[in-house]
Amino acid sequence: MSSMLIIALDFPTAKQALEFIEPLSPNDCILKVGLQLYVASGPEFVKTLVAAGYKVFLDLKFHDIPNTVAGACQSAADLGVWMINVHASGGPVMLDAAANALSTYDKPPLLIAVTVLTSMNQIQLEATGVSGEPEHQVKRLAALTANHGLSGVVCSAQEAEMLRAEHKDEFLLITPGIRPTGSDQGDQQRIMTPEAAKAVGVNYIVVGRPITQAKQPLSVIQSINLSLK
Ligand SMILES: O=C(O)c1cc(=O)[nH]c(=O)n1[C@@H]1O[C@H](COP(=O)(O)O)[C@@H](O)[C@H]1O
Repeated sequence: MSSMLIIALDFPTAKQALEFIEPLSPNDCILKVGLQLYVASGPEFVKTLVAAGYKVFLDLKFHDIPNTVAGACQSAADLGVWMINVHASGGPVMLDAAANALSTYDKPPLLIAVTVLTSMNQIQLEATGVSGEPEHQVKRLAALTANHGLSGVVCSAQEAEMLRAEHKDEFLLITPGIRPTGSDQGDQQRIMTPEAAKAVGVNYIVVGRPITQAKQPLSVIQSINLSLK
């Protein structure tokens, strides 16, 4: 089975990201390119990772009018990436536009939708006008995502058990906010360990700083991969 581990390459330059992945191989992990690295190094860097044989999750969290998101999804698909994402709160018309934009591709990337960012707690969510616990909003946005034919959602592992019970097995649960025991929580609010996330049925975990800022990243990767077996 290929790795469930997605490493967030949140580095300021392509050079630093390439140095980091130098000892790795595509069997060890999937690589996520997010806003920081993409803004710094652009599509060419993404193509380099794809050409090196990595599955790449291009995490640009599109959230715009339907026409703009559709075009952005096509530009992302043209890079040959494995997975892309949009914000589910962009609404039903935007989700349809994103899904339809990929329908002409022979091998489209997986399209998933972000529900409630794992850095949000109830107080922060209420400040945006959404009352109640984050899990209620996650549940609503996951249902919207599934009803519009996307492949899955980004949520926290704390909501995985609830979503697993409500959605088909094929509906992917991708969970950032993963913190191995003893690692810094940082700005993440809804967190879980890799072992616990696997136990509640997530498909992929996303881990950034606990690996990229570790003194010995390789041994952290190995121990996370072992705990996911
Ligand atoms: O879409 C994402 O990947 C994402 C969604 C979310 O709700 N929370 C979240 O942390 N992420 C991303 O997952 C990564 C988590 O990184 P660390 O907190 O360093 O492990 C970052 O690259 C975030 O941009």
